[in-house]
Formats: sequence, C-alpha cells, structure tokens
Amino acid sequence: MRLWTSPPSSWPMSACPLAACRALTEKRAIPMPGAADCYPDTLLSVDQARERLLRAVAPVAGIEAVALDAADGRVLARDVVAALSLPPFAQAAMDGYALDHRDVAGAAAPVRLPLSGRVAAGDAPRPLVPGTAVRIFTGAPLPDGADTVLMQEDADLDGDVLLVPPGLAPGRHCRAVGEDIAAGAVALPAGRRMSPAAVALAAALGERTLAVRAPLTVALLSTGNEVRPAGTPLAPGAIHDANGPLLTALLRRLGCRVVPAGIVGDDREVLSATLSSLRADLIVSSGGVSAGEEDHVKTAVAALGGIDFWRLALKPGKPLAFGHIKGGHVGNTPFLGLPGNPFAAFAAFLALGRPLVQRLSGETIADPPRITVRCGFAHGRAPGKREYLRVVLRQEGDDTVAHLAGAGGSAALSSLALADAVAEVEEACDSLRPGDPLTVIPLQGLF
Ligand SMILES: Nc1nc2c(c(=O)[nH]1)N[C@H]1C(S)=C(S)[C@@H](COP(=O)(O)OP(=O)(O)OC[C@H]3O[C@@H](n4cnc5c(N)ncnc54)[C@H](O)[C@@H]3O)O[C@H]1N2
Ligand code: MOO
Repeated sequence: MRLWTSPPSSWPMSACPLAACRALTEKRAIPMPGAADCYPDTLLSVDQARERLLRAVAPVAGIEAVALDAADGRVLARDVVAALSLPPFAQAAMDGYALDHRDVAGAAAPVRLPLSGRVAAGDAPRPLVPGTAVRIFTGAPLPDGADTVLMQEDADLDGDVLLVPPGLAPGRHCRAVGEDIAAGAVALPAGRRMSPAAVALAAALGERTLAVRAPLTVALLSTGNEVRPAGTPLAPGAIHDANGPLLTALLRRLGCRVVPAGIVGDDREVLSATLSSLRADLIVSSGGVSAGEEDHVKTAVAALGGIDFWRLALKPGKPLAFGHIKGGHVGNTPFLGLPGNPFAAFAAFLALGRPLVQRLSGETIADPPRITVRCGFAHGRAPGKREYLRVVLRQEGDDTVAHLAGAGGSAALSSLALADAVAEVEEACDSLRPGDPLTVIPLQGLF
C-alpha cells in the first residue's frame, strides 16, 4: 500500500515539542524567530538518518508483467523459481568421446574401446553399448551409461577404435543435471534488480515474462534565483543548473522515471505551489535547505506535510532535509531536500538518496561495496562528521593508492566528474596521512 509505515516524527511548526526550541543552526549569526526554528541542535548521524528514513517508507505498490527483453534494470516483484534444472540433462562439456568410466578405471596402459555411435548437440541418444565409446560434441546429451568424456585432443584413434590413455578422471568434462541450479530453487529473489546476466538466467529457465515493480516516479526540482538551465546565457550572478542533470542521471540509473519539475526561484509561495502540484512517488529537490532567509524549502515542506529530520553529520551534505508532503497521488509523498552545492547533493544522495530510492523501488538495499586502499594524501579534519572526499585510484607497485581528485570544495564539479571513488572518512577520524589505510566506495557500477 502506501508509503509511511510509521508516522514521521516531524515537529509540527505550530507546536514544537522541544522544551527548548533552539536556534536553527549551531552557530547562526542572524536570529530567525518563529516556528521554523523547531529543529534540534544535534546533527543526526548518517546511520541514524538512514535508519529513520528507511523505517518511514515502504515500496510502491504497483506490480506489472514485462517481457524478458524489457526486463533489464527492473526490480523483481516476486522470486523467480527455477521451473527446470540447469543444465536440464547431463551433457558433454568438450568435443570428444563419451564412455563409461568403469571400462577404463585403474588401467596402466591405453584401453581400446570400439566406437558405437555419434551424438551431437540437440540429439536424443540411445543408451551406451557396454564396453564401447561414442563420439560426442559440446552440449550434447550424455547417453545413459556414459559418465565421462575424453577430450579429443587427448584421444588417439585406431580406425574405429578409441585409445583411452591412463589417468582419465571419472566424470571428466561432463556437466551434471542441475549443477548450475536445481529445479525448484530460487534462481532470482524478489527485490533483485535485473541485469543482463539475470535476464540470461531467466531466459535459460524458460521465463518469457517477469513480475516487476512499477518504476518509481520521481519529481525533481532545482531551486534558486541564480539557477538557469544549461544552454541559456548567464546574466551576472547566475549559474547553470548542474544538480538537475546530475540527479536526473543518478535517478535514471537507479531505474526511476524522472518527472522534471524545473527550476523554482527562492520564493516560498511559488515553491509551495510547485511542491503541492507534483504527482510522484518521491519528490527530490536541490538547494534552499540551509539556514539563510532565502532558503525556503524546509518551511514550504513543513507547511505542506512535515519535516522528519534536517541536517546530518555529513561533510559535505549537512543541510539535507527529509520529510513528506500530504495528499500526493497515493497519499503522503516522501520528500528529499538535497543541498545546493553539487558535491553536497551528490554525497547526500549517495548516503541517503540511493537507499531511499532502493527501498521505494522494492529493491533489496545493498550497501555500496567498500574497499580499503592506501591513502596518498594528507588531510586534517575535525572529528564528528562522516566525510566524503573525491579520489582517483592509481596502482603504485603492489598498492592501490587514492589521491585527491582535484578541487575539494563542495561546489566543485570537475573533481567529481573525474573521481574513480569517494573516500569515506569515519566520524571519529581526526586526520589522514599518506600511507594510512583508507576506505573508498568505487563509483563504477554504483549507479
Ligand atoms: N550560515 C550558513 N550558511 C550555510 C550553511 C550553514 O550551515 N550555515 N550550510 C552551507 C552548506 S554546508 C551548504 S551545502 C550550502 C547548501 O545550501 P542550500 O541547500 O540552501 O543551497 P543554496 O544556498 O541554494 O546553494 C548553495 C550553492 O549551490 C549552488 N547551487 C544551487 N543549486 C544549484 C544547481 N541546481 N546547480 C548548480 N549549483 C547550484 C548555489 O548557487 C550555491 O553556490 O549552504 C551553505 N551555507
Ligand atoms: O556540507 Mo555543505 O553540504 O558544505 O557543502
């Protein structure tokens, strides 16, 4: 059914439950009186935020049947159970000669076996005549009574008689019934995103259509008076929208259908009107979620539904907001407000957007694989936040070494575009030195 599995623990703007409704930011210079200040001072850890967010939402309801050739990238709604074994029959794995191993077992010299037949792939062979061998080809069914294949490169023939050298192991070059997968086993579990290889497996099992989740529709908007679409001339102070294309591409790679909601200026009324008009399974925005009086996203969402949490112990990506908007096309629509700086938006999407989309899509949530490499740089930091750094990976002797990818600010895109991975620096870490072990999340294949 629909999205909130438990009510979001938002703080209604009119009745802040916190005894001491503290300032909106830790070190806010400008006082901002009013109900919108109702957020706790402490930053939520990434892990806590992830847990809250995943608890708040459930997969979208729709399930549809798709033809196998349209199934790549879709999320399975039901287990694919093997209707047959693979391979379905015992078969030769090499071109050669099929025989009964008992006829050659223990021999110290070549054993002579007359040839009694020929089996090609697709044939339905007769049982093996005892004491003989048959010519056989890769993928052809083993005749009943044959259990071993002598590869043709190892065989000698004396007319129609096969010479089997000593030492042939029983079962050599044969594929047993079901050695890949047995009939009745779960071949592909519900929640798995179909890949080309998964499509091949389903095809081998004879599936023509698959039950998959309806694709997640995500309404995406960029905010900011300064933001213009790429391709338009820039007036002084304006910039091109990088986050819209970035997030569109990331969401599409996660199988989402993106509903572009354009660029909305820093105007609370317009923002509210836009947000309340959107019909999607998820609304994602970038920009306008930090602490300035031009940042209207949280207030707009709070008025239209609620903010469940705001601000993470994440660098960059701190001002992320998660909430919901009431009365979407299927009830409450979850809302993810990403920060405006492009690498902050990326980092927050990696930490929380990706698992949120996976959960809503019905996909089994897979933590990104992490690998440990050598740190190739020095980096000082204040402990407390999880930090992501853009790195390139180089092989140096026996070591894979991570180097900073370029400009490091959270607005910089060139380093993100060139990065092979993001280094994940744990909250407690106070510095990195060259040579330290470093955990990185490779970006290849992640989206
Ligand atoms: N006084 C404070 N100021 C800021 C804080 C804070 O805690 N206190 N947080 C900083 C952090 S951290 C970040 S990140 C940014 C995020 O702020 P917003 O989410 O409100 O984003 P904006 O202010 O709208 O924009 C920030 C930055 O990003 C550029 N931007 C915005 N949208 C796009 C886009 N679609 N494509 C490319 N670039 C975009 C925008 O021009 C700004 O330069 O706030 C800090 N400030
Ligand atoms: O953390 Mo902001 O998210 O510095 O760029």
